[in-house]
Amino acid sequence: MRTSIATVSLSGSLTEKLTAASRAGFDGVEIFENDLLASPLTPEEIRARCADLGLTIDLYQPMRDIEAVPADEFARNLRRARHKFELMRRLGADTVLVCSSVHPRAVDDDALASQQLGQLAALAEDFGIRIAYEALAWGRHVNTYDHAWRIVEAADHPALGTCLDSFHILSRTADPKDLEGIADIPGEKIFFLQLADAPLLAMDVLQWSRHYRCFPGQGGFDVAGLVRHVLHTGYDGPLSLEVFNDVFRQAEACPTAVDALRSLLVLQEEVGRTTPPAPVVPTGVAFAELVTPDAGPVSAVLGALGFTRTARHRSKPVDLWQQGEARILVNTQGSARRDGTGLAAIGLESPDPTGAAHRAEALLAPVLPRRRAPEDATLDAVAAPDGTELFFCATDRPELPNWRADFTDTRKAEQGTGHAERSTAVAEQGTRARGVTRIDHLALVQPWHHFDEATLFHHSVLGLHPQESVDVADPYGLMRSRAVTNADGSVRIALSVGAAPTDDTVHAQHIALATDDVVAAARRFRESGGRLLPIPANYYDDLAARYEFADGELETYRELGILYDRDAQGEFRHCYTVTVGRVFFELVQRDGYRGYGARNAPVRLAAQHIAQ
Ligand SMILES: O=C(O)c1ccc(O)c(O)c1
Ligand SMILES: [Mg+2]
Repeated sequence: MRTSIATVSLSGSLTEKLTAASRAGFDGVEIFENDLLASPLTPEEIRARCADLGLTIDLYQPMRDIEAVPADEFARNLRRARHKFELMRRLGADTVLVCSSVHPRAVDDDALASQQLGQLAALAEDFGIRIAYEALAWGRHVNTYDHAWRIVEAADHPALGTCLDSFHILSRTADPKDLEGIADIPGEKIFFLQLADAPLLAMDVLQWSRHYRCFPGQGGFDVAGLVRHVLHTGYDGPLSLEVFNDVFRQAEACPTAVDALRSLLVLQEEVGRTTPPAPVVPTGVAFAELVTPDAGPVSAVLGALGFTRTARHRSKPVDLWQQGEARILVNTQGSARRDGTGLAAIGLESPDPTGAAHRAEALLAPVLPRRRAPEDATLDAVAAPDGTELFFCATDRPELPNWRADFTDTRKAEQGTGHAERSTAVAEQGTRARGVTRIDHLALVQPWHHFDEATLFHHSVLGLHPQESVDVADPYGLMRSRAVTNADGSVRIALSVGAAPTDDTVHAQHIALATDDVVAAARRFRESGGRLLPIPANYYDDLAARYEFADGELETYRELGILYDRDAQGEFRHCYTVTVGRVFFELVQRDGYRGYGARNAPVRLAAQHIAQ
């Protein structure tokens, strides 16, 4: 289907918006009146620019407060409309959106509304223009799609149809049955379809619409369900995004436009109009890769955590540290993109790495060039919205390229053959002694303007399932956090974001390591010279009030800085290392517990500010 986007959804000047829409691959645009009024380009120049960019102008909008008004008012409205129709002729736009009136003089009279909209349509027809009448959710007398349609139907004019806007409809629809009335509208009378999602918020609908709309798949509405109803009518116009969003208004237009188009690609897949390569859900974490200018500090932490440096990349300055199933790469090649130690890449175990990359590419994920020596394994990788590189891995599967084969066992290289098994044995012995079994989750702090995009990306590109979004108080701002996981929890990525650009030495990425005995792991870490994040005594006084612990248990937690939480499924004990550069480690003991200790996060963040 044709794809379109309203200029109001993107930041910048009209020219920048058009360029971004075109680069992302949209077929057309809705020109929002304010963008045109503020543009130095003439309507003819805008028309030419769109043509050059390969964009059609699918809609001009909005015209407001037209219908159901006294005759003198309506005469003025027609005069105003004539001006706009002349403008649209110069622009080469043939459909205009008229939204239901919020005017104080508008009366609750459907017959009058029909008659006046019919007159407007007759005038529009002379200009070759069609009127698409939309019910604003806060319209004074007309605020539901079926009401708007009854008025259009009664007017019975060929140049008058309706515009369906998913926000206005779904923000007022408690019951999916309320959508069944869409089937009563002939497809050819639906002149336009605007799509937006939104988080489920209990607030004034106008404010909700003007500030919180987001792209389909980023909020809580069943946009695909609505689109199915609309397609069933035979509607064959564009799928057009109309998103008023405070963040997108500020973010760079080009990435937003790509995010927007991705949402429509996924939507079309959901409604069965396209079949991109199927998602290949990752089945585990092959590795996490840290990039650092100096391997010293991070190696010391890994060593104290019980990791063993088992192998080195044969052509790059990258070490593999291992403990149990947890593998961490330490790369000192340096990253020009950011300074300090940071989490730069994640290896995801994939049942079909090439299929996963094809899916990612079809959904507009930036496929990364393979920077590799000729003899290295070919690895498919894409960049997540925050720049984290995601590698699709097939560890130790003989029929597929194996990233592990690019690494030479360190001891083998140093001491000759025969020691490889011994070094693995050392790593395993470390596992038993220190207790890290695997990577439990990876926590990625998102740039403030990429959070909704990141959720949609991880869901649609990787097939990970988004969990509830939670708010976490930080002493200097509020963080929002949302985990995405696979079905069995073997891949968990916690995405979080601050309300504004944040200090990323505190809001750092982290690697959470699973252990069966966090007390033993924490103790040994400390005995090996590691530094745990100190947690204030008040926290433990509160724990004592909330839960009953066995004798001495709480004292142990207090001594080590272990935090505690509980959910319906089980208990959670966790603690944190101090931060190295922009990354820290967490030791987690998850006894059935499904969450991430969100309740403890404010205490942890405050402690990190103090430690910093
Ligand atoms: O918020 C508004 O006024 C507004 C204007 C035009 C639209 O198409 C819409 O959905 C909302
Ligand atoms: Mg609309």
